[in-house]
Amino acid sequence: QTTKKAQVVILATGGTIAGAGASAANSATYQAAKVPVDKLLASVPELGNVADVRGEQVFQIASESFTNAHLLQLAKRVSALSKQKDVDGIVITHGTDTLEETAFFLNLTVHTTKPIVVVGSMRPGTALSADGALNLYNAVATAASPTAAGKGVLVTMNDEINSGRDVAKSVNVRPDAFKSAWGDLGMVVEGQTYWFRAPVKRHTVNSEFDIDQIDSLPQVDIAYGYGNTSPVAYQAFAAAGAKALIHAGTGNGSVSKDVVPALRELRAKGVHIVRSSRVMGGGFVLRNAEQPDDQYDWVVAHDLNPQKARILASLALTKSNDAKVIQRIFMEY
Ligand SMILES: NC(=O)C[C@H](N)C(=O)O
Repeated sequence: QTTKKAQVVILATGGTIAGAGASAANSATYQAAKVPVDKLLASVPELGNVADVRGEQVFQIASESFTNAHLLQLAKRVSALSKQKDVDGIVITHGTDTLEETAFFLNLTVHTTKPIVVVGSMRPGTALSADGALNLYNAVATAASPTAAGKGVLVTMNDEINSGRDVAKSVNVRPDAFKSAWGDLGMVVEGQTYWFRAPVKRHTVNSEFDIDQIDSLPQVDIAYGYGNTSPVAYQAFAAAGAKALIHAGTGNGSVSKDVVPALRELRAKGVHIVRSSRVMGGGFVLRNAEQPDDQYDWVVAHDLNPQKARILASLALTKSNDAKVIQRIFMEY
């Protein structure tokens, strides 16, 4: 009796997982996005033990240079592949700097229950103790596993399986860089998945956002809260056309008294204000705590970090310009 291996497509976008350094001692100084997808796959022949894999080079960039256009193009490709009968799972290799934004975007916009796994590495393949090969192997094993179906977009790094919604790059340089405030979903060890939780927020097939219907994203920008802050960045972003501003606020998304009047003025002109928190490891911003959101018609990002709040605000604006609807979306996804 032969059991057919899962068919997994690897979409390569660049990043350190495709990086190369001058010597094996260069774990932190190297060039990202150098190695093409065919070479990447050939360097891990063990992939063939867990799936039939084929690769596609979508981009070859460092992830800090991702734009909304890249997000749209990648998500449309993932969506098209997910509809193919000869595709059981999809892996996206990605730089780690904005990996959490892309994973969240795919989680919100691709309507499939097939496993989608985003993966990167913290060290280039040329470095001593490079983490990319094992991360890729684990990603393919997870994408090939029926146990990963219906759990939303996943991120496998450092043997851990995290939800693309929750996970954030929380340290740099070290391979244990990716953490979720609400915990890992599971582990992937020697090609075997082990699950401990499942996401409860709306995603993929239960999302009101569908990448097949979205061709552009409204401009949303992020301004940072800090001591001695001023309204300059918020006003400049709005003048340049931002439809919503994410306030990466101190603590509970608090806003300096020197900034509040400018944000109220911008809201009166139609720009949405979304309060998030700059704290590491899990913000939790509540409506009307610190600022009277009901009175000002502002939105809170709840537990989403500023960069994830940008992604969701942008998608929300494709549906509605009503702050109450945008707030409903922030509580559901
Ligand atoms: N570790 C990495 O992948 C970092 C790199 N700058 C990137 O995001 O493309």
